[in-house]
Amino acid sequence: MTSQRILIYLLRRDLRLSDHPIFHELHKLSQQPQKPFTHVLPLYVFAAQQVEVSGFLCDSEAKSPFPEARSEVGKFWRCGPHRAKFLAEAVWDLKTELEKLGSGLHIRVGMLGQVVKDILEQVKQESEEISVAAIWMTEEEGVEEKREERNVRKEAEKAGVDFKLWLDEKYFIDDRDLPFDKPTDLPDVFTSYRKSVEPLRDAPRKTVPRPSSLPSMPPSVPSQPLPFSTPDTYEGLESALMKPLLEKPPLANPTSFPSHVESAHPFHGGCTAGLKRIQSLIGSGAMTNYKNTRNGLLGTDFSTKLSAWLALGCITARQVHAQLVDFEDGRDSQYKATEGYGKGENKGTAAVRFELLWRDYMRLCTRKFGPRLFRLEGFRNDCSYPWKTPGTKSGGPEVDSMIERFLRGTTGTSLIDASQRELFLTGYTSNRARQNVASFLAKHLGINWKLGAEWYECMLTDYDVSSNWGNWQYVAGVGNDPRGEARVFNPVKQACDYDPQGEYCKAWVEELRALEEPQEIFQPWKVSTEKRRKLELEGLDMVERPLKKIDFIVGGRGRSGHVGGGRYGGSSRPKANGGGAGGKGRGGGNFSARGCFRGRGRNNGAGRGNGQYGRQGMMDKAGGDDIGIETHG
Ligand SMILES: Cc1cc2nc3c(=O)[nH]c(=O)nc-3n(C[C@H](O)[C@H](O)[C@H](O)COP(=O)(O)OP(=O)(O)OC[C@H]3O[C@@H](n4cnc5c(N)ncnc54)[C@H](O)[C@@H]3O)c2cc1C
Repeated sequence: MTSQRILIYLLRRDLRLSDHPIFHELHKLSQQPQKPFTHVLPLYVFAAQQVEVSGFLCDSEAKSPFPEARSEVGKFWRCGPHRAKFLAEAVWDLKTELEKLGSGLHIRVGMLGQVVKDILEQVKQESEEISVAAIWMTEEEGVEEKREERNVRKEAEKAGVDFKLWLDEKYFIDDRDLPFDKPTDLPDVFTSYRKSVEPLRDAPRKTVPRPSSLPSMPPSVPSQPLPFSTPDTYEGLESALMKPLLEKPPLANPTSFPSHVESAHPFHGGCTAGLKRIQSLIGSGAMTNYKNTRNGLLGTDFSTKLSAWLALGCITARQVHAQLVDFEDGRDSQYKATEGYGKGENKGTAAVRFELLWRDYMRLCTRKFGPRLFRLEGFRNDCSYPWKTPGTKSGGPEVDSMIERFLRGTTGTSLIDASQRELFLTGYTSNRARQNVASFLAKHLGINWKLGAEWYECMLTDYDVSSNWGNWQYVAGVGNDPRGEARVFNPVKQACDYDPQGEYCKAWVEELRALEEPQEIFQPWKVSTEKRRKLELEGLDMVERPLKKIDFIVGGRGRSGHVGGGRYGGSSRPKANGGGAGGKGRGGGNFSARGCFRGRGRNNGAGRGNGQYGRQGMMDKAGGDDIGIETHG
């Protein structure tokens, strides 16, 4: 009989302590007289196919055994600087919280299956007194994620170690309460799904309590094998993740951070900050007002900004729900002074639940459609779109230039440019802006929507595989939008409706600040020659060579009240009208509003087309072999 029986708990996007079924169970087990495990090794792996790990190499001469973690079409980093930092913060926050409970967190880099294999071998070699008794992890959706699960299970089984895959409980409605048995029974229209689970306020399960103590880590933990080493300080971790992204920035010579504007997402990763954010949103009345403000564009509180914490599992949807219920039922006196306290569900809190259900739905679509999430023809299996794809016959220099300007935010459609710059500089842009950007790329420019999804994957702090790819499909017309091709956003009309004074556009596109007329702010190519000269706008691509002159007469009507996008004109199969030469760069690389990752971007070409590896091979998210493809009815 061995004296140490270790449980390895492999953390993924479940980086929290509260409302965590596994930590809850581990606490309960540790209270029993007969303990199945003597020690628990919480393990977090920076997965090499999704996060670039070459910054963890222990000497500068060493070469990473992994291809660069880049996307398939655009060759973008798969995890850009904003999310890398937020992730580092979340991992470190959890490590600190675990240490307070007598546990800890072991950090590694590599492919999950291989890391588990290494640890099993290292433990075996250490002493006969020590054995790994079980490996636990939480299940996720997504082709790569499923492959990881299979690989870990395989290694566990080979070593004769118990393997358990836990349900992912960070969603609004628990999988055990879904009103259908098979993933394929999920309705193809969100509204039908919603109706099948209403009333939403009654739908979530109760949260599970935060553990008050946890079993300790094994006395000796095997170290990360060469050629990598993992840092033992937060600063070391952040710098290892950032190193390759700084050396090859996602855009060469991007625009610099504009003056007098603040990030809408200045938040830190981790369950501590996430839980505080929920409380502050309820206490400030932002949740109560959410329905009226959610289409905003500027500021931290027009929407919840909970997405990044939810994506990494720093918080759960049912924690958000539970705190809302306490507020609505008047059970938490910290919210006593807040409008709506004790008055039941209000329009704002109901709307937050509605959005959280969208998130659930997107995940269930991934479960239903598997690899189709990443296919150009989408859930609808619609092959009719003549997408322009760089590096193919449908591409060419004109398409390359359009893409370059789309990424930089110099298209000449100001709502798009503002959003793209905001995204690049802060890692966030609002839902309203995202819808317009996706529609612009896919429907106005006719460019392969996957390129946009990949860019979002790189740049978003809140990137989530299902929410991102599902929403891109939806807006591109190949996903679960019943209106499909008919839904085209007119970004000029949308700017009039949601940014009537042009404040958002002017905040992020500094060049426009001297303009006053909405018509000119939203369509700078309409500025007269004389004014261009006077305001030094001459030579700017966005003014002189708009990628697309979108029809809309700005009548200064302000918001029309027509919410939700729709047929605002514009063709769904537009011809691009050509891109000019490279934008008038304003220089300076600067990825964050929070003072991190500043400095001039070096033009050493990490942009589109420069990466050597795509999602093919080890990164084949879209490989059809993994999950049975169901027929989309
Ligand atoms: C093209 C495109 C790409 C997107 N990519 C992502 C992504 O990678 N990750 C992500 O979390 N969301 C994504 N969304 C959905 C949505 O834009 C963000 O969830 C939202 O803007 C995040 O800000 P918030 O937390 O303030 O949202 P709120 O408006 O406060 O909404 C509350 C929560 O509901 C969920 N939610 C809201 N809208 C959606 C939606 N349409 N789909 C799924 N969940 C939703 C989010 O978890 C969000 O935090 C995308 C939307 C589009 C149109």
